Amino acid sequence: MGLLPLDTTKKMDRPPFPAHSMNAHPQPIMPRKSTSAPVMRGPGPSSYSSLRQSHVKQYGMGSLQPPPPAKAAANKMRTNKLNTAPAQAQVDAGGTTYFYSHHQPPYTAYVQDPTHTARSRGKSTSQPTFFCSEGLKKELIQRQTGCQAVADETGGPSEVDSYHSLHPLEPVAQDLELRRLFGHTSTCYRATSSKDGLFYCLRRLHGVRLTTHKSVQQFDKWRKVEHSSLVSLREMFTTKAFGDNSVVFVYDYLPGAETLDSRHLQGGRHARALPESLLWDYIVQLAAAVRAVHTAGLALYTLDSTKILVTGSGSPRLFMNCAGIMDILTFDSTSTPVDPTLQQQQDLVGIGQLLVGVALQSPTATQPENFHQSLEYLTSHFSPDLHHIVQYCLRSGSEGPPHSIVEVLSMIGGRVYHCLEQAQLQRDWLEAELSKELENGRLFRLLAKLGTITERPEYDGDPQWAETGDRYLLKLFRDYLFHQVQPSGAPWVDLAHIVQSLNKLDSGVSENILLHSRDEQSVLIVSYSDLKSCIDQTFSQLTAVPFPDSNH
Ligand SMILES: Nc1ncnc2c1ncn2[C@@H]1O[C@H](COP(=O)(O)OP(=O)(O)OP(=O)(O)O)[C@@H](O)[C@H]1O
Repeated sequence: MGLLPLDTTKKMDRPPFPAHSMNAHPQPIMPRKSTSAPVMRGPGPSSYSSLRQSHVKQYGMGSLQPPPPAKAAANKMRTNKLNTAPAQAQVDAGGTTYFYSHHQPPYTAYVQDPTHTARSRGKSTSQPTFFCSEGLKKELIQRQTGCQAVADETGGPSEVDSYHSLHPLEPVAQDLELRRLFGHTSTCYRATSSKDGLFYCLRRLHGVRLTTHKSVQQFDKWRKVEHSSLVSLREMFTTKAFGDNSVVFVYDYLPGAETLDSRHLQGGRHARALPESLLWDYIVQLAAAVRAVHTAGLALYTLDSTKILVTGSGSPRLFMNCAGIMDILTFDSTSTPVDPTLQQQQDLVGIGQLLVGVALQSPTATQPENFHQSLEYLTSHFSPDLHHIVQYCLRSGSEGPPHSIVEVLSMIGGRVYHCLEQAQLQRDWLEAELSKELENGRLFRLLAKLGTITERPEYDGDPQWAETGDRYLLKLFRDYLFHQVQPSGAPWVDLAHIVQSLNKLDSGVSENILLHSRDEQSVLIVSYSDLKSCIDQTFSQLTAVPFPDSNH
């Protein structure tokens, strides 16, 4: 037959041929078997609509049997679309006819990355693809699997207060003495709320009893503090569900979060100091969260690398964890409340020490015997600005008037704008990546519809349903999509062809393609617009069937 499906050469320059397409060197799509000249044969096993005949006539490629009486309105619509078909060029080469459109039709919703986004990611990553980046995908999948993980052994009840499906976030067998928080043993669980179905992190403090109402007042203050770099405290309750008197603090659950300690200080794998740009990213987030807490007249107490969570790798996000616990416990057990200004000075000292440890990526850097040497290292390997901030924080509470986080923020100065710019670029990039997956979702729905129609064993008692009428056409289209072969008979697999064809189908463009049965007894020229009508109508037919009434 030797006739090529229309518009099959690589004209889809938006996006160009995908880097990870299955076929790196695209060749023209061939029919399943090549024959000498374009011919059109009879209708084969199905009866086709008159529309398809009108297409054949239009292209002067033979005639079909008279069609069955068909939907006049649909025919009209389709014929109109044919009239507006883009101009086509036709080239014969070695017995094969190639058709080209002169214009790039607006059928594809794919757009390139915005220029500023593509350029800011550098040349190596600027190759356009149909799908979002592998790194991002991996990160998101890791977070999802973290949410789906189910523990064999929970080490506790399956339900506590209004939370169920408890899953421990640390090994159950771990020595409880290693899990000390403010002098109490603590255990973390991911749990699902029965009220809203969302995941939360339950932090249980073993063997603690709250004795006065003062703690509730303090909890109310903490509940109101919201910041993008703070893990929000949502609820607090006492329970005997664990077999003792425990207090449970309920925080937002951050999928895939790890502690700053495990990322930068543990494992002995960090031989070198942290890149300064990353350290500034951390400082800006840290200082902003501390400012929100101090402005509310509270103090964090928890500026420790094990109580700060990190998510993401490209532009890591930092979250202050366990906020409020110490404050609430202290308020409950002392008669005279602690002055928050004093504690806020301690928070600043905590920031100074934290920065030294994280900058050197060493758990021993802040030990008293190493601290002087660590500071010297910081001075010689990092900028004076950074050194200045660390010194300012470390001297808090020890000299002159109280130091303040607002002063730290003013020292950070222009670096805040740099971080803001990075965050905006990251946001633009994520939007560009998301828009690719948006397209994939659209195509997935189309494929799902196609899959429910083709090869259906029977419909309404008719075993031939999938093999006749519009369904037969869709079956041929399915072969056109997925089962192309080279002249040698070898599979011709090209993701670009599949994506391009599906996009045209989804938009119902007036462009024509040639479909034929596997035995080549049926050959049809049909437009994507026709195919779209076929798939829409057939799918509506399938979904219109009512579910059986469960009462009967
Ligand atoms: N809100 C949260 N969302 C998601 N994961 C969390 C949350 N809070 C803690 N985790 C995870 O739970 C685990 C235990 O947290 P925890 O604060 O006890 O850290 P830790 O390193 O075990 O500290 P410590 O040494 O004091 O016990 C960590 O892996 C942490 O990433």
